[in-house]
Amino acid sequence: MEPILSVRELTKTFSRPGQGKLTAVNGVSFDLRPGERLGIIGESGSGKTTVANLITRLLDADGGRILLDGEDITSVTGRDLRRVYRKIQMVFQTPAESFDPRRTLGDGVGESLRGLSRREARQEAVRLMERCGLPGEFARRYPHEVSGGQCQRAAIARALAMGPKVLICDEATSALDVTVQKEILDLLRGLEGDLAILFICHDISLVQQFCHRVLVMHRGEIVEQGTPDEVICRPQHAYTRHLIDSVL
Ligand SMILES: Nc1ncnc2c1ncn2[C@@H]1O[C@H](COP(=O)(O)OP(=O)(O)OP(=O)(O)O)[C@@H](O)[C@H]1O
Repeated sequence: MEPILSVRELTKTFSRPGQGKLTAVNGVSFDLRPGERLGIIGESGSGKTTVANLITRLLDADGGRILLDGEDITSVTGRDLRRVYRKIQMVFQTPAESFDPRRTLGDGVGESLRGLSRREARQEAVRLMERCGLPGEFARRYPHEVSGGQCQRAAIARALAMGPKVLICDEATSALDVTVQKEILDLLRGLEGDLAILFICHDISLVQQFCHRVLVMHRGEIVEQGTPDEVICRPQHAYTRHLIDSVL
């Protein structure tokens, strides 16, 4: 199957006042296939979030290429970028911050739906929220009136509103307690269709349970990749062994 997302030799260097330059992402290449759940692990500062921000064009790459569904999106901006966001969506660690506190969750979930009347958008938001395991009446609640896990479900519903092909979850379960983490992973696992998920997570056991394949990042580079069994149970690279030993 053709990859839905291909990243080739991606590079990003930051200039830090008084500290010189830092190459946060250095020659990163990987493919993500439809329906695949690909994990990225690595210690804090290894470059995981920078990779996500480059793919979603929140940051400009210094080098390399990003192909989404066959289209080179490495430098897209403006209207083209809005089109890209129909195919690629992100879910973050703290969902409450990404909702407007003065608007209901239903309004937040429905805000990106185009070509629908207000009533239709509200009905669609309710449908999406129910699909993500929330009672429809939650559409009338405000972000501060729901738990962290419920807010994350609403954030996933909002991401799904665009009918994306790729979902990037950056520490999307990290702020949740263990039971709720499992529920959110079950929700993501149960999403029908060919949605591909890039799952950035510092919790190696969650990655092992959830992902089909894992990339290990160290100082901006991918040092190892394979199935969770290969990478987590039989790590080849000394850094991966160190990373896994440090959490077990
Ligand atoms: N805008 C920026 N300006 C300067 N340096 C940055 C910037 N964004 C990230 N960095 C640096 O780039 C490196 C990689 O950061 P990044 O957030 O990608 O790591 P990470 O693996 O996601 O870490 P964490 O797990 O803590 O989120 C870090 O050293 C970070 O300090």
